[in-house]
Parts: sequence; C-alpha cells; structure tokens
Amino acid sequence: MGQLTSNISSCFQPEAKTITILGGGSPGKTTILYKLVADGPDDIIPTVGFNRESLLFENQWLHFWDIGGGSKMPQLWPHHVREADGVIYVIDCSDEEYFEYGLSELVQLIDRTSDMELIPFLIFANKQDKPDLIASSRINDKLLEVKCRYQWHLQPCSATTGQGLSEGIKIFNRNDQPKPVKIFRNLLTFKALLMS
Ligand SMILES: Nc1nc2c(ncn2[C@@H]2O[C@H](COP(=O)(O)OP(=O)(O)OP(=O)(O)O)[C@@H](O)[C@H]2O)c(=O)[nH]1
Ligand SMILES: [Mg+2]
Repeated sequence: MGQLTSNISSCFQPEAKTITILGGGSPGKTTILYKLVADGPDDIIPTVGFNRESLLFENQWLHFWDIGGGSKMPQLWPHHVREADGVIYVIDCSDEEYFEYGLSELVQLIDRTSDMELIPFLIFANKQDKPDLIASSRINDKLLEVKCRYQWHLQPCSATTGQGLSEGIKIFNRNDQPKPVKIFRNLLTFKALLMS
C-alpha cells in the first residue's frame, strides 16, 4: 500500500526538467554549472563535447546539459533547444568583443528557433565580479529591437562568486503548470496503477 501511495503521488509531482546551457566565446557556462552543482571546482578547462550534471533545486530535479563552445557549435544549438524544457544562455559582460559575439549568436539562435515551442529562457550576464563591465541592459535593448518571442529573464551573475546563480534558475520552477499532454500521461499511469 505504501508503494502504491508513493507511486500515485509521484504521478502528480512536477517532472524533472532538462536545461540546456549555451553561449559562444567561453562566457563561463561550465564554471556556472559546477558552481551550481558542486560549489566549484576551480580547475575548469574548455569543454570538448558536453557536461551533464543534475541538481535537486527547490524540490525539483534539473538536468543540465552544458554544450561546449567552438565555431561550429552554434549551428547545432537549435537541436539542443528542441530537446530542452528550458535554456540558459550565458554572455560575457567583461569584454566588448566577446559581449558582441555572444549577443549576435543569441540573436541568431532566436531566429533559428522561431518555429519552436516557447520555453523558459534565462540569460546570465556573467563575470559581474570583473571591472569595467558592459551594461547588461544592452541585452534587453537588443532583444526588444529584434522582437524576441521568448519571455526572457535577464540575470546578472558571477560564476566565480556565485552571485545571482540561484536567483536565475528559480525561473525553471516558476509557473510550473503541467502541460495537457503530461496531465493525460499521468492520468493513464494512475489508471494503470489502480488496475494493477
Ligand atoms: N572573473 C570571472 N571569470 C569567470 C567567470 N566565469 C567564468 N570565468 C572564467 O572564464 C573562463 C572560461 O570559463 P568556462 O566556464 O570554461 O567557459 P565555457 O563557456 O564553459 O567555455 P567553453 O567550454 O570553451 O565553451 C575561465 O577561465 C573561467 O575561470 C566569472 O564569473 N568571473
Ligand atoms: Mg565549458
């Protein structure tokens, strides 16, 4: 009976979410990931391929896919967005050249995913611990200019200190209304459990 009760309650819990982490020009994706899941470490090297880590955050599992950089990778980003329940896009706000590069790749990503379902979209304006920062409001201005469809959330942060990281990923738990298809699937599972 205890097993049945726990199976039934698991049918109605929010499902784990898959979050893809993108951003060109080494803006700090992996540093953010490991600050979130392990409070470090410091010896992070450029990512070849991807890193996959999970975090139980406010009672919900978030499965992160950190996609390594490289000039060819942005073409593959739409594929990763299609597979995800949410996106983290990281921009380096400490360097004008990297900032512009990251922003232009973001605009292209928005364009390339114009036919896709809208999912929560978090933008981390990273490296806020460094001097001579670029105003992150320039990201908002650009997204308004290109009429971005996503309801993005812009969060200044520092992967080094951890400032802003938890505040940012809260958006993946917010308004967590199950989609109709998920409710239907849960009801089918519930019925199967009752009949077993
Ligand atoms: N000062 C400072 N440095 C940072 C911050 N985040 C990342 N870095 C540094 O930026 C460099 C690149 O960080 P990574 O996490 O490897 O960047 P990435 O986006 O994963 O890069 P790829 O794997 O090459 O795509 C490293 O030297 C980090 O230590 C930050 O918030 N502040
Ligand atoms: Mg990396």
